Amino acid sequence: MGLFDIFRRRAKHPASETPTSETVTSETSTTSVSGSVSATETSTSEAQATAAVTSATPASLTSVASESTISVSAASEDSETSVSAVTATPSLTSTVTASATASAQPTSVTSVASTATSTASTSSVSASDAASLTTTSAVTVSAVTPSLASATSSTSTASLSTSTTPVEPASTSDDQPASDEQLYDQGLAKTRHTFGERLNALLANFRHVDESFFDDLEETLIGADVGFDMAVKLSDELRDEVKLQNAKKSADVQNVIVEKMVEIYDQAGSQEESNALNFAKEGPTVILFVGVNGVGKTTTIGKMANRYHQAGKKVLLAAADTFRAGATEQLDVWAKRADVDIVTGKPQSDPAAVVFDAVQKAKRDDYDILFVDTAGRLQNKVNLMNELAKMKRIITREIPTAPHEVLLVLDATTGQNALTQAKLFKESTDVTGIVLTKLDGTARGGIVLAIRNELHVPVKFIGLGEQIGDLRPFDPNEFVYGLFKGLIDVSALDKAK
Ligand SMILES: Nc1nc2c(ncn2[C@@H]2O[C@H](COP(=O)(O)OP(=O)(O)OP(=O)(O)O)[C@@H](O)[C@H]2O)c(=O)[nH]1
Repeated sequence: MGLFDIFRRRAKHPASETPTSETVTSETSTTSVSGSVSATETSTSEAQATAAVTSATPASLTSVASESTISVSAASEDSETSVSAVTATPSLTSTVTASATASAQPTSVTSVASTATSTASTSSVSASDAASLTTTSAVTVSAVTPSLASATSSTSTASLSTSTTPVEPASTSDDQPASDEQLYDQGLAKTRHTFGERLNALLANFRHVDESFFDDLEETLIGADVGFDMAVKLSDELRDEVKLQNAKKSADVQNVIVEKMVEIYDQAGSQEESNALNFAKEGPTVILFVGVNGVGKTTTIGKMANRYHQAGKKVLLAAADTFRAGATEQLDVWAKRADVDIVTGKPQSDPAAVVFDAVQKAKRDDYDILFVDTAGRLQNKVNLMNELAKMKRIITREIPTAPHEVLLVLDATTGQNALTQAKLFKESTDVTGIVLTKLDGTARGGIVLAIRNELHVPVKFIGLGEQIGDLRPFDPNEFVYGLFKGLIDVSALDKAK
């Protein structure tokens, strides 16, 4: 199924339609909460549970955390690390379960595996499209021309209008738990809005398609962080298309611009690529998080820990950033929030020793997943990379198939810098996937297109907020839809076929 099908499908299912599979889906959701979610698939009932935690105020989370009992055991003398088991109060657990069960909705079941999403996505239209209709009007480059060949001057006039409707708020955590679609929708609003505005401005400046139109288009695309290569490729392909269809007016090409972007995006991902996490066939799965300071590694680990803990996995964290003051404490807070165990070391101690102890504990105590937080000092690249290599060596020595993933965390708000960082890390370590954080706080979501087009490393998760539930497996269809909906005219798409 092509990416455009998601546009067509959503267009065919108006907001008022109620899915028929309500009862069945709800039951599935509830069952999943009780712990039957498989390693590579995540039902959104889990996400609902996650979001239920999120909806607790920070104050209540903190108070629960402070009520938690921390039992320290097995201090390892030679490595100066200590292991603490964190047990959250039963009240948090029971609240989560109750909320998750109560709020399980037909709209919420989504599988990480993209092939399995179609039914759930279809059924989720009704709940979230009511909200998304507003979004659409906020960013729509109004009245897209039906096709290249049949544009009229009235449609081109309409397409020059620029909307000034404010972008909807990015945070969802205080409201009802958000479905994947809602979270994507809200998280990408800034990018969509900015991109829509830029496209409008471009179309307003040029009534005719000529060379300077293409120059400006390239600049617009680069400004939207889709990456230089992609911008050039896109305008080249568009030039050909425009010649082919003998299009003269700039407004005629709007749909084609978006169509081409989606096509190029699709092609770039056509290699063997999986967004799902690689799990160990047996024994603990070890996932190493790398990335420079402040990109959101610790927060992401906290969110992931919560996600998999909610899915019934036994999760352990390793605080291997022993250098930055406060890093261990920060991860410890997330461990308490997510109700998982953590292995920590003394400040300035050898991070590899923490990793060693954590792997030992993961094996000995039958943990399903070990998430390893690492330091991110970019200014000291050689040392950092040596340190990462040492950690990896230790992990592989203890578990030959590990680490099962090396996830590079990138901050989407840094735009092209994120791409540069990704290239650096990719050169020095085997990055297996990317977590792109802070997409909610940026208009630079186009960076996903650049990463895909230039690095060919799959984006596996995206961060769409600061709360514990604001992490989602990356779904290219949801992403592209969230980015371009309102900018593409579905009826024109069908006519063009
Ligand atoms: N809006 C938003 N903020 C985020 C997201 N992920 C992380 N943050 C924020 O980014 C800031 C830095 O996050 P950290 O998790 O401390 O980053 P880090 O990479 O662990 O940083 P170091 O420990 O210094 O290496 C925090 O204020 C987080 O709340 C996200 O998806 N959206």
